[in-house]
Amino acid sequence: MSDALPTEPSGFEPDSSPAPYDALLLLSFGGPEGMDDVVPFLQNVTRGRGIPTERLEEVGQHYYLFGGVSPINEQNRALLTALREDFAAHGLDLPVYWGNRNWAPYLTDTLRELVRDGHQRVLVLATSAYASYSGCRQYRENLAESLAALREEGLPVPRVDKLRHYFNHPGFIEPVVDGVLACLDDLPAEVRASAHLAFTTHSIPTAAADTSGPVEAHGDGGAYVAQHRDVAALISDAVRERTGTQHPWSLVYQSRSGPPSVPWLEPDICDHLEELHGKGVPGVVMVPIGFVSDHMEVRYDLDTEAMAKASELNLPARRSPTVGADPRFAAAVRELVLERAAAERGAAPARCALGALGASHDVCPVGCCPARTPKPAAAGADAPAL
Ligand SMILES: CC1=C(CCC(=O)O)c2cc3nc(cc4[nH]c(cc5[nH]c(cc1n2)c(C)c5CCC(=O)O)c(CCC(=O)O)c4C)C(CCC(=O)O)=C3C
Ligand SMILES: [Fe+2]
Repeated sequence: MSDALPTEPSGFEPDSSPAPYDALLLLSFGGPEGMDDVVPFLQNVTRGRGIPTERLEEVGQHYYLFGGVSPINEQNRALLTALREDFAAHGLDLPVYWGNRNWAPYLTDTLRELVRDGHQRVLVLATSAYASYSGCRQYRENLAESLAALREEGLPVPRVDKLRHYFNHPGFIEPVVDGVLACLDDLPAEVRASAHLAFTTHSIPTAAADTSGPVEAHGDGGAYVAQHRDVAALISDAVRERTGTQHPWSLVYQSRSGPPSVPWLEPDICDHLEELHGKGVPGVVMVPIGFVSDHMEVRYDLDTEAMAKASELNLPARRSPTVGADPRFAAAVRELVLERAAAERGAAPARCALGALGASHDVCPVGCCPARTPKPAAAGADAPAL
């Protein structure tokens, strides 16, 4: 290797250039960090959303069982570290910030810090991989609110873009495949080959699922269900390639809230376990593909509640890990950042995606995954000019 660095013609952007972006913002849900945080956190989450009090009290109990501490913040700290390490190791010079929608560090505070540090073009990584109001537009609405707050305060308002949905990126899929294989290995040998894979995600109202597409027609359940089906098929195919066994699979739902009169996606994981047991299925691996880390929905709704149901049924069950801070996921984020930066510079980057749906749009089109009550949303084709 020669000592001299190759000289680059002026205006040349190396493959590791994040330009025009000058910061990455990890945008997450947030969660309480102690007993006294639980009620105020739940108030933040449900402000104006009409969730029945009984459901809030029930969910509060889930948090109290864990000392009032959601695992999600620790998991985001680990992801921040993984991202910073990956970027540094690959010469990607892009500072990474972290802000939450519902708990400290709050999004507005982080955006203030970003502009005080002089950043103007911010790319956002949301800890939600799929389309839908709850998984995408709601994050964009919170961004719009926070940007409006900065403008009110007379602070400069950065331009904010959001990374595309990454559910079908290999860096999101492959770590999950490894986790499923480990769970299968861990099941009693006599049930392993016939074990069922139950892919789970957050239930949402069927009306929200049906309108979760952008413009393409996805049939009932919209893009939300189509994207999850794609991921479930990819994972079960990869498992078959590695084990030689085609495990039967299903896509099921968890963590439902809202009044019973409103239809939500079904079946619920616990009902599904009963059904599988009734059909003589000898073992189950629950695969929480709807989530990016093993936060409360995973630790309580699956590890506590669904596992209790499985043991009541005497049904051997395992729960596979989410991607969390896996280095392959951090590398995928780097690739997505570089891909989007290149696209913003007018290049036509390769867009890595597995499965039938292909890479999703960079910019949510007008009217994408609408809310029942329209609100301004940033980082989309219908973002208000700030
Ligand atoms: C699609 C989806 C994701 C996945 C995408 C993403 O990750 O964003 C997700 C994630 C999360 N949801 C979380 C917590 C909560 N979600 C609630 C309520 C709701 N979620 C919904 C949907 C989703 N939610 C919906 C349609 C509602 C009801 C109406 C509403 O409020 O819009 C409620 C209120 C009480 C209840 O109804 O359960 C809580 C406390 C936490 C934090 C966990 C922790 O602390 O570790 C996380 C990561
Ligand atoms: Fe939620």
